[in-house]
Amino acid sequence: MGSYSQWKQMPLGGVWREGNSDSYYENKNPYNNELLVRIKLANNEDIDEAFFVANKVQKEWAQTTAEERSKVMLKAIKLFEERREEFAKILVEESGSTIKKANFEIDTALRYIKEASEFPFKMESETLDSTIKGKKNKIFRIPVGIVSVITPWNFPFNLAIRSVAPALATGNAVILKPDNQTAISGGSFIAKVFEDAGVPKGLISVIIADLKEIGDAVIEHPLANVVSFTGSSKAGKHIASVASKHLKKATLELGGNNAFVVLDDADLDKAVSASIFGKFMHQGQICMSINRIIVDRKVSNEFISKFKSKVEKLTTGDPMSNETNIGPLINKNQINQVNRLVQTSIEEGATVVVKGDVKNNTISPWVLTDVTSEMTIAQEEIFGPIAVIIPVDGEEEAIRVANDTKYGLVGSVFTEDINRGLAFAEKMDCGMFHINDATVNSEPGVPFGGEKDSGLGRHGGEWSIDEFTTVKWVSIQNEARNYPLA
Ligand SMILES: NC(=O)c1ccc[n+]([C@@H]2O[C@H](COP(=O)([O-])OP(=O)(O)OC[C@H]3O[C@@H](n4cnc5c(N)ncnc54)[C@H](O)[C@@H]3O)[C@@H](O)[C@H]2O)c1
Ligand SMILES: O=C[C@H](O)CS(=O)(=O)O
Repeated sequence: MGSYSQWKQMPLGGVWREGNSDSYYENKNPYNNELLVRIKLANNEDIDEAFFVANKVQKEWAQTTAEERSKVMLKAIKLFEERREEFAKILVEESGSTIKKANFEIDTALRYIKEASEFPFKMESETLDSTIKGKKNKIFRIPVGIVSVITPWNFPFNLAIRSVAPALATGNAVILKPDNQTAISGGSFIAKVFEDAGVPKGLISVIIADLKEIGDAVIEHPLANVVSFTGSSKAGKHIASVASKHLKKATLELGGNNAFVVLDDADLDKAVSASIFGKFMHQGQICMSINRIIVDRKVSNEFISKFKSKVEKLTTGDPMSNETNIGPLINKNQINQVNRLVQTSIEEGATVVVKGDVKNNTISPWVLTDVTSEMTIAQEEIFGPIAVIIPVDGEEEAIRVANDTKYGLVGSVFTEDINRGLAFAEKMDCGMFHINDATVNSEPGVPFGGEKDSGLGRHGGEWSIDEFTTVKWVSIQNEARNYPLA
């Protein structure tokens, strides 16, 4: 267990300690099944304590100056950089990230913290004229209070940071509930760095717990003001219904069934490179991963042949090795789920171009073609290294097939004609769209989020400030008023 033993404890209400549950979670390396740490879980008593302390500490934190909060963000970046190697290793060992993906994720997340360091200065108040003589209306932008942040295991660091950093920077407290499989890289490590950077104790608590034991406590707690959820559409719908029942705002970043479209005038070499990255980065376990490659039949044979030869060069194995492109899936269930999808596709008529192979928790890439939009694999989120190619006849069919899904997260198109790409983008039912790039794109300053079953709300830039703050109208009456009843 070695250096992992410190992570038996989590920050709960300002104190690093074990949880009060009688249950434990065995956090294991998904590549070799080695036990990293056995964590005594938190229960509802711990959650109450975390909210109670957060409520007190947040009030003081909200009074700090913009400069103080900004400095904490910048210091956190410095500390994460100083501990990058240690942290990247945890991401590899805990989540099965390849070392390349771990560093990619750290770079992405640090950009979000940098962006958040500017938010304290952007919480603008304004003065508005009134219809009443002698009155001035002031509108103050203020923190919501306590934000419950619930995150998945696939990009545990970035997906926590994307909510934690803006929430803290705008003056809130955070109750962070990571997935247990990434309790350290998505939870405790983050809290430790922010505390070391100057966040007061108790402003962030981390809840590592069994959902069967805590139920919906993190969502429905009376002191929770906003729930920021990233995860599956199924859980998101439940969380939205619980939050709305308790009149809490929920922001939801959910699943995707993302189309990568190759038109007949595309630069095929560029399209192949982008699709290899967008399909296989992190074994295809990204909400923005390419789920369907839709190719115009005029160029599909050439595309498939170039794609196949690149796929065959991808290496699968130990995620710690710099040479590895494809590491393990997060757990055996995912392996079984992905295998089931592949077998069903073959039964439904897909043709195998590259045959994958399972070894423990790793699965080497599969490439399937002759897939149609009606097949199960074209309708479900795959979350594995399975490339699905759907040949189509022309642009109209490409648009129809690309939109033939309940999801609406992201899409992309390859074409040498930018106007054609823009027209395609307009017709796509999704929150994000990229021309001549992969579907996997995440950066600060722009609105990240989906439509349809892919979510509600946006992260990034002014949209993050909106999610984690609210406005208060304060009026000042400077002259005696003529009240109707006086
Ligand atoms: N749109 C995005 O930005 C985005 C990003 C990453 C992942 N995702 C999606 O997430 C899914 C993969 O992640 P997953 O399988 O871990 O998702 P999941 O929905 O099963 O779990 C996500 C997190 O929610 C927690 N959770 C679920 N119900 C809860 C409740 N009632 N109270 C408190 N916590 C609760 C889980 O414990 C976990 O921490 C995929 O569908 C993927 O597309 C979306
Ligand atoms: O899984 C989806 C994530 O949004 C990926 S990223 O962290 O935004 O790169």
